[in-house]
Amino acid sequence: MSTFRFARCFATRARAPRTSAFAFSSLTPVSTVSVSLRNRIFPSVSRNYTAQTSEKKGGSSAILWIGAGLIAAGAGYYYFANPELGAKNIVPTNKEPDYQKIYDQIADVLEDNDWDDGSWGPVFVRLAWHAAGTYDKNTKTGGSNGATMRFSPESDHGANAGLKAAREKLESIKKKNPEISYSDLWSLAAGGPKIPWIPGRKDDEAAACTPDGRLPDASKGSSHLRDIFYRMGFDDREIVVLAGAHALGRCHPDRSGFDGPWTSSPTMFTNGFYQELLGKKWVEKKWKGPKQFVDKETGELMMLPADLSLIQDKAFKPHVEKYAKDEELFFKDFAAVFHKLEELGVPRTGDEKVYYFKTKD
Ligand code: HEM
Repeated sequence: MSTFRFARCFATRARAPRTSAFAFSSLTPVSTVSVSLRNRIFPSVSRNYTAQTSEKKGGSSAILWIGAGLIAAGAGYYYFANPELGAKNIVPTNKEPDYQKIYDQIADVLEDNDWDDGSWGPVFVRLAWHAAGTYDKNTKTGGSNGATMRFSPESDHGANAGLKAAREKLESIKKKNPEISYSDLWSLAAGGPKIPWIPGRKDDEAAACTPDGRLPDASKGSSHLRDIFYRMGFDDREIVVLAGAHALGRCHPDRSGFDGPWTSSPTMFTNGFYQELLGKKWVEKKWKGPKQFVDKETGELMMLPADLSLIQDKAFKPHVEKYAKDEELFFKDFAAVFHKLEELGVPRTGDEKVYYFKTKD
C-alpha cells in the first residue's frame, strides 16, 4: 500500500492498489469500494458533496475525470450511441482510431502518486478547456479544433502556464495512436462516460495560434466573465455551469500564482464548488500573492475573485443556488454545456458518430 499524497492541506490517507483501470477507480480498500463509490456517486444516497468543517471528513477517495460524477447521475453506460453512422474521412490517416481503446489508455495514466492530488484528471480538463475556450464566435477563430497550444506564442500565454506538463503526459498516448489528432486527444482526455464526444478535430499550424487574452482573467469579475464567455457563445447559466468544474483540481503558485483547492475533494466531480461558494465565509488571503479568498474557518479552501463574482452578481447567483441544491441537475447541464464547449470551432456536418465511452470497471 502506498501513501496517497492527497493534498497539501488535507490528511494523508492510505491508498489501496488500483482495482480498475478507469479514472475514478477507487483508492479505498477493495472491501469498501462498492459502498464508498455508491455513496459518492449516487446523489440520492449520501454521496452529495459535503462541505467540510474544521473537523475534516474523508474528502475524495476516488480519482475522477469529469464524467465520473456524471456517470452516477443517471442510468447505465452507453457505448457507440450511433453505431450505424461512421466518422468518415475526418482523420488524416487511413486508419480509423479506436477511440474506446484510446479512452482506456488515458484512464490508465490518470492515477499518479507524484502528481498533485494523485490524478492528472483535473489538469487534463483544464487543457481541454483552454484549447476550446479561445473560440471567438464572430471571427470563428480558435476553439477546440487546431490544438495550436502546441506552438508559441499560445503555449506561452500566461493563462496556459502549467499545461505543458499535461500535453507532455499525453504524448505517450499520441505515440501509441498517431492516427488521433492532438485536438481530439486533448478533448478526449477531459471526457467522461456521460459526456457525448465526437471526433474529427483537425490540428492546425502555428500561424493559427489565437491572440493572448481570450481566456478569463481570474482576478476580474462578472462583466469580464460575460465578455469572455459571451464571445464563445455562452449565456449566464452556461457560465455558471462551466465554472462548476472548479470542484476539481487546485491552483498552483508556480502556474497561475494562486494557491489551493476549491473543494475538499479535488479529484471528484461534484457540485461542491457551488456548495462551498455559498456555504463558507470567504475572506481575503493575507499573503504576497495575487488577491484571492480563503475560507475563514480553516483557510484551506480558496476562491478566485472571478469565482466569488458568481455570487456577487444578481443574475449569476440564482444559478449557483440551483446547482448547489441539485447535483443531478448540475451533472445533466454540465454534460450538455461541456459538450458544447468541446465542439466550439469544429466544423460538423451533423451526421457524425457520437461516442459515449464505457468504463473498464
Ligand atoms: C470562469 C472563468 C475561469 C477562471 C477565471 C479560471 C481560472 C483558473 C485558474 C486561475 C486556475 C488555476 C491554474 C493553476 O494554478 O494550476 C484554474 C484551474 C482549473 N480550472 Fe479554471 N477558470 C475558469 C473556468 C474554468 C472552466 C470553464 C473550466 C472547465 C470547464 C475550468 C477548469 C479548471 C480546472 C479543472 C482547474 C484545475 C487544474 C489543476 O488542478 O491543475 N476552469 N482555473
